[in-house]
Amino acid sequence: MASTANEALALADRIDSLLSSGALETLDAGMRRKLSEAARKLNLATEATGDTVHRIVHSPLQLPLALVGVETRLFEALTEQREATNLELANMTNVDPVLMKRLLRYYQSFGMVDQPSDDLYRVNNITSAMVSLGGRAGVPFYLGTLVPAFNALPEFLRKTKYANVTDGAHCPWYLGHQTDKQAFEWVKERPDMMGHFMSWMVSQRDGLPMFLDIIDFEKEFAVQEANDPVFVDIGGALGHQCIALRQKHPGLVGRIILQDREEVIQQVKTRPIPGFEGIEAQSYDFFTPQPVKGARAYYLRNILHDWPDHKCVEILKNVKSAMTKDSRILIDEMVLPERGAPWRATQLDLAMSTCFAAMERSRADWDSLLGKAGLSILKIWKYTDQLDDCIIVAVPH
Ligand SMILES: C[S@@+](CC[C@H](N)C(=O)[O-])C[C@H]1O[C@@H](n2cnc3c(N)ncnc32)[C@H](O)[C@@H]1O
Repeated sequence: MASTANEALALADRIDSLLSSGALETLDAGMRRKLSEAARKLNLATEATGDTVHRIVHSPLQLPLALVGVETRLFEALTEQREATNLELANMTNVDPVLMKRLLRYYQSFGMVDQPSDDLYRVNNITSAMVSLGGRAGVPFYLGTLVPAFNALPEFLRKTKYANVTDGAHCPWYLGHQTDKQAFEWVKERPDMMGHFMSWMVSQRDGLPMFLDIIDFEKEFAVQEANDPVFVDIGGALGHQCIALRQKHPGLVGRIILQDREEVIQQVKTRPIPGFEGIEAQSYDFFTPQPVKGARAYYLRNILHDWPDHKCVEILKNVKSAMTKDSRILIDEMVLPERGAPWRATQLDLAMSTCFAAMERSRADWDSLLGKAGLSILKIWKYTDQLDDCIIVAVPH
C-alpha cells in the first residue's frame, strides 16, 4: 500500500516536472498520443465522485464558451501575440475587461490557455487547435447543427422505448430542430452552416494519417489511358481527397472526378479550393445510377456512415451498376473493434445515429451490409488508431 502511494506520488512529481520542462514539445506525435491516452485513463480512473458529476453536468458549457473564444477572435489574438495581459486581450477583441478576466479564468482552468502569472496569458496547444480550420469550422458547426439534435436524444429514445434508431425519416434530428427537413437539406438552406460543414469536412481528420499514406495508389490502381476514369470521389465535398491524390501522385494517368450534391459542386466551380486544377467536378445524386462507367476506383469516404443500411444498399448498388471487371469500390470508413473502441469513434457513431439514424460499423456490420448489396470484401487496410479508419476494398460477388 505504502509503495503504491509512493509510486503514485513519484509519478505525479514526474508529470509536474515534465510539464514545466517544456520537453513535451520535442516528443513526436505517436509518443504524445501514448502519454495523452495514459493520462486520460488515469484521470478518469482517479476522478472523485463530486468532480465527475460536476464535469459532466457542466460539459454543455464547454462548446458555447469555445465558440465565444473563436467568434471574439480571442484564441486568434493570443496565438498571434503568444502572450498577453487581460487588458490587451480585451482591447484586441472588444470584450469588456471584467468579462474577459472571467472568460480567461475559465479557459485556463480547462487548459485552453496557459496563465504563467497573475495577469499574463499564453497560447498553448489547445488555443492553437481552436485557431486551426477544424476549430474555426467544427465549433460553430457542431453548436449550430448537431447540438440541438444531441439534446433531443433522451426524449426521442424515451418516446421510442429505446429502440435502435434506424429510420432516417424519424430520428432525434427532426425533434431537436423542430423541422421536417433532412439534415443535408436543412444545412443547404443555411449558408453559414454550409460553409462550416464544408470546411469541417476538409479539416476533421487533420493531423492524422490518410489512406494514401499506406496505399501506393498509383501501383495498386493504375489505368493505361488518360481518358480512363481512375478515381471517382463520390460525395467528396470540396474535393480535398482528389487534391491529395493528385499531389501524392502528380504523374497519375487517368481522370480524377469529384461528385457531390448540386449546391456543393456549385461552390467547387465558383470557389475551388487550392489544388483543384485538372480535377473534374460533377453534380450527382448517389441515389441514382452512377454515370461514370468502368472507373478503376470508386471512393466513398464517410458517406455510408451517414445512412442506415437500406439506404447504403441503394448507394452501393448504384456504384455496382457502373463497375467493370477491374473496378474496385474503396470504402474509407471506420471498422470498429468489438472491444475497446476509441472515444473519437464512439462519439461519431452516436452523432450519426442522432442526426441520420446511421452508424459507424464493425467488421461484422460491414460484412452484413456489403453482402446485402451483393458485394464482398477483398481486403481491408487500416490506417489510423485514433478512429480505426480503414480502406475496405469491395467487389461484386
Ligand atoms: C460526411 S460528408 C463526407 C464528405 C467527404 N467524402 C469527406 O470524407 O470529407 C457527406 C457528403 O455527402 C454529400 N451528399 C449527401 N447526400 C448526397 C447525395 N444524395 N448525392 C451526392 N452527395 C451527397 C454531402 O454533400 C457531403 O459532401
